[in-house]
Amino acid sequence: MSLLNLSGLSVSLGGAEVVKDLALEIAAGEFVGLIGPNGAGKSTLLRAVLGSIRCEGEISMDGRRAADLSVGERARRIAYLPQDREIAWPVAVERVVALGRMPHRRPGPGDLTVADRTVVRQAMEAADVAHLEKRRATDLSGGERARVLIARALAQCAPLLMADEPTAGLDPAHQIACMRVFADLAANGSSVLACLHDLGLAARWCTRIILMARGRIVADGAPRDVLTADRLAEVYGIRAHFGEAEGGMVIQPLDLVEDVPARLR
Ligand SMILES: Nc1ncnc2c1ncn2[C@@H]1O[C@H](COP(=O)(O)OP(=O)(O)OP(=O)(O)O)[C@@H](O)[C@H]1O
Repeated sequence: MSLLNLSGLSVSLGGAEVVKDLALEIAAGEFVGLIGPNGAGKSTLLRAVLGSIRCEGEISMDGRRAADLSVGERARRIAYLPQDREIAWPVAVERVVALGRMPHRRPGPGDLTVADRTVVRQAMEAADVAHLEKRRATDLSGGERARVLIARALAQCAPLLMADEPTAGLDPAHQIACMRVFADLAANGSSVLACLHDLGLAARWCTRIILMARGRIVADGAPRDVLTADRLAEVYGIRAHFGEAEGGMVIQPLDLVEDVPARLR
């Protein structure tokens, strides 16, 4: 069963088509890294799926047309971690994370159920923010805030998590921990679609890589098949070191290629 199915998806912003006739299917159990240069259209694609910007084409979630789903039904199917890490309200971390339970709760006032509290605690532990639970979210460092928002997205317990640059601003240990949490979600039957700029993390942890450039998908497949020297030169204008370690692929960008494509200069 596919959790997300897109066909003929196009988005125009400011008079330019920034996502162009895109087709994509994500099945349960996939950890998909969405990569591509700045401005390729990755965030726009996620926001179109969320319904926060207008688009053309068909979007279905869990076999249902997105247009037929209420906001709550969408939020129970897809959790979203935005690229913007601002937290507007000076409230305790545990309250921010508990917002992830909103799509599962009945309207009106009322305390979290015991089950909700358990999920919130597990999400805080997974994102390593349980020790910050009483701190005001607005007082945290950038990386700590990022982890609080990861916890909020995890607490939503949606079958598909879309995360926009989830590892940005995290230290190396928390970057790896984040990728490990997402890989575990996928191993347990959920799916993750994460925009990533760190090719090394993407190569090592994702089960599938989708490479976007100029609003289109230019490659889609296993990391080893997508992340080739020729593609990195063509799409990013870089050369990289490729290696193997601990049974996985290693990619370290080294330098710009000598003939940097004109659009990158
Ligand atoms: N509101 C807007 N009005 C006009 N153009 C926009 C708007 N929002 C985004 N764009 C343009 O759409 C294109 C795609 O942007 P998008 O944010 O999807 O790229 P991205 O692949 O996520 O990039 P990054 O890696 O830098 O986050 C960019 O050229 C951007 O300038």
